[in-house]
Parts: sequence; structure tokens; C-alpha cells
Amino acid sequence: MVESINGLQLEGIGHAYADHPVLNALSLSLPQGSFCALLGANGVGKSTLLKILSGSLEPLRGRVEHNGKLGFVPQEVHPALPLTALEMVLLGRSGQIGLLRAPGKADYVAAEAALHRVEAEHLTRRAFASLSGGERQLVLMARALATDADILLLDEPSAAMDWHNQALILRLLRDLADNGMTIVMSTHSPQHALEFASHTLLLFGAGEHTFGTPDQVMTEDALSRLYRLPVRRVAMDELPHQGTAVPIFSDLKTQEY
Ligand SMILES: Nc1ncnc2c1ncn2[C@@H]1O[C@H](COP(=O)(O)OP(=O)(O)OP(=O)(O)O)[C@@H](O)[C@H]1O
Repeated sequence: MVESINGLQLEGIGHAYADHPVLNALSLSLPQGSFCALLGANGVGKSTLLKILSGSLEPLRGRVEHNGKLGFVPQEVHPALPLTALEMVLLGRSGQIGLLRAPGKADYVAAEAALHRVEAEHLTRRAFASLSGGERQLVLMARALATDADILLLDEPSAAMDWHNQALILRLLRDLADNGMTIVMSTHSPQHALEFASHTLLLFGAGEHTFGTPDQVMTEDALSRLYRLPVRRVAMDELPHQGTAVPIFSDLKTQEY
């Protein structure tokens, strides 16, 4: 019964492209207010899963259940029209605006508030196409915030961002989850998952996966296998100088795991 679901539920999701299996027998339940990080190597199926969750890709097997409004932050967007950053954010209001109505005052207020939340007011009148990679990601984040979504799906949302903006976006997502939004975010930063997520889904390829809390599933062994590198988990207070902001996850000079 969809009516009884708060959050997001996956039942037996399986997908393949031609004879290349990507996801297999993936079942999990994310209660409302969960913040789930999706980790795995390049090409393992993270974007595929996010597309299935967003409803833009029909899985070969299984189903997704939720009863909330979805917001999606894709890896990148190439608009057909020359839009300003503000107009890009206003597109997030199109559900509220309706296809034939111009944005009203409330839509502009919501769009400007969203840009303010990601500290990107200075980009308001810039052409979206002229923005840097990290600036575009901030604007796409603002667009998702402007939708008033209950469930937010994000495909590597901070991949092009500097450290300040990564922390800004991660803290913002944590805050949204604490206030009841359900979030699924793919990332290549295990630290983001360890510090901010309530749940983690590790995709190992060929349909193999593990799901649980970051502490349960992000063991040194699992991360080493995931990234084919010897990975160490170092607690902040184990570092030589407390407050150091650069945890070392692996010895990158070591060749093969
Ligand atoms: N439309 C498609 N047709 C055929 N193969 C596809 C298609 N889309 C994705 N694939 C393949 O499916 C696999 C999973 O792709 P996906 O984009 O989901 O990976 P990902 O985990 O998001 O990777 P990355 O970390 O590089 O973003 C890859 O091998 C990819 O080449």
C-alpha cells in the first residue's frame, strides 16, 4: 500500500543493459528523514539506481514505492534555452507554477531564498551556461530546494565543489533530513557518508551490494574491496593534530589491493 509508506522502499530491484547486469535483487527500506549515501566504483550503477528511483528509468525487475514529491539533482544539465541562474532555479517551481503560468512573486521569493541557502545569490543574473562546474552544481542544488520536495535524489552533487561548498551542501542536506526530508545521494567521498549519512548502500558491481548504517557497512575491508585500494578508517581524534581537516583514507602509492 503506497499510502502507508513514509520514505522510500525498494523491492527486488534488478536492472541490466543488454547482457551487462547492473543491479540485482536490491531491496531496502529508508524511513522518512533518512540520508542514504550511495557508494561504488565508476560504472557500477549509482546513476542507474537514481534514475530508477526518480522514475525516469523503468527497472527490468522489482518496484519502488513512495508517496512523496521527488526532487532530482542530476550530475549535469544542458538547457536548450539560454537561462540565467535564477531562471534555472525557477524551473524547480514549475510544478507550482503550472505549465502555462508565468512565475509569480512567491516563486521568485522561493527561488531567491534557495539561492541564498546555497550562498549563490551573486550568481542570480549570470547565464547558467557561463558558470563554472561547481557554480552550476550550487544552482542545481538551489533548483532542487525550490521544489519543496519530500524526497531528494542527488547524483554526485558536490563533485565539482571546493571544500567550503562541499561542507555547506553536506550540512544543508543533513539539516533537511533532520527536518523530515528523505535523501539519497551518490558520492565518491566516503568521508561524506561516514560523517553525514544515516544509511549507506555500497554497490560492488554485478548486482552485489550491502546496506546498513555507515558504521556497520563501511568497514576497512569493504571500502578496500569497493575501491580496490588499501583503505584505512582514521577517526578525527586519532590524527596527530586535532581539528586537522584531511583524514587519510588510503595509501595511494600502494599499487594493487
Ligand atoms: N543507456 C545505457 N545503455 C547501455 N549501458 C549503459 C547505459 N547507461 C549506463 N550504462 C552502463 O551501465 C553501467 C552503470 O552506469 P551508471 O551510470 O549507473 O554508473 P555510475 O555508478 O553512476 O558511474 P560513475 O561513478 O562513473 O558516475 C556502466 O557500465 C554504464 O556504461
